[in-house]
Amino acid sequence: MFVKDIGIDLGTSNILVYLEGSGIVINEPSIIAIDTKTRAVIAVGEAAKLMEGRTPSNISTYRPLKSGAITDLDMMEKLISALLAKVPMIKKRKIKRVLICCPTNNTNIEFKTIQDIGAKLARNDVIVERESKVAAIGAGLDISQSAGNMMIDIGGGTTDIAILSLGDIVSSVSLKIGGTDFDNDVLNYIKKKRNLIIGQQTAERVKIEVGTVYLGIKNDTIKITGRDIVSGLPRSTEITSQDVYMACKEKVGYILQAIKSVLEITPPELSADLIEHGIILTGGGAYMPGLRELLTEELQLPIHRAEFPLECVIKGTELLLNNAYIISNK
Ligand SMILES: Nc1ncnc2c1ncn2[C@@H]1O[C@H](COP(=O)(O)OP(=O)(O)OP(=O)(O)O)[C@@H](O)[C@H]1O
Repeated sequence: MFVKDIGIDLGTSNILVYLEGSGIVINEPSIIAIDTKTRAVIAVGEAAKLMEGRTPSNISTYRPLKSGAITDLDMMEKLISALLAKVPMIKKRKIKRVLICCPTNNTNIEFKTIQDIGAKLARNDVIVERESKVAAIGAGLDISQSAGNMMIDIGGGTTDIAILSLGDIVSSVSLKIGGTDFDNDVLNYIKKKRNLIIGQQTAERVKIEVGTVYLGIKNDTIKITGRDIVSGLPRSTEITSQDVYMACKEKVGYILQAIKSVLEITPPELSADLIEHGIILTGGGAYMPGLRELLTEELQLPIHRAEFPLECVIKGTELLLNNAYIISNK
């Protein structure tokens, strides 16, 4: 009988699945395309992302997670089922344990929703663990020691900031701000300053290709095409790194404030450890050019980026399930 453990990183932007003995078996965007009449699933993940913003009236695309929380449970369950079906080795109810990660300050209702999703997949245990702890483990931090470690996970819909020691979170904050908010800010900035409407995916491409959160670190330009607000016709324009900096400045400021607020409530002994250990950045937002420079300047602490920021959470589920750390909330 097939009985294995799986880990799921249920991210606002990407869903990753770890299968015991096989490693990462799914790494796809958290998007589903549905037939609007029959409600049948047309595409999920990468294939659904290609359809986003380009669908005829009989197809709709959904992102069932917003700011780290499940906003459409039916679509979420359909998306998970369809993604897991891509791995023939994973058979529902033949999974022994499932470990699912949630944002650090999830409400009880959000926590329970995730637990219910897990209960439909696994025969035995469903473990729901906080993302910042799992990401820290996946980034290679030894959080079991009596020493302070700080991690910042900037995902698609949330930013989780936490100080960890002796195997758990000592102080933390989870902001409902992530990469998708930066995309929206870029989109709105271009609409306002250039009278041009662009799609969500173009905005993300602009952010990734020319974006910076620290002036002077990057001076690139990208040509994009959208719809002119006035004429309604297609039009192209050039967007610079400075434009993206201006668009994202306010949200970056909120993240910075939140980091400082966590540092302010950290016990002094652990604060002292941070001078030696520094802060580790995980999540896709860790790739934002200038982030390390900005945080170094503002916090006067060493800032490190994890080797594979987008895979820290899923790697952490593997380490937790393999008993590298005690699982706390069975
Ligand atoms: N090179 C890059 N530069 C800037 N941002 C990037 C880069 N690569 C990915 N991102 C952003 O990272 C975000 C996705 O990160 P990640 O997969 O860690 O989030 P998630 O786990 O799905 O979300 P959450 O944890 O908030 O639920 C997206 O907003 C994406 O645009």
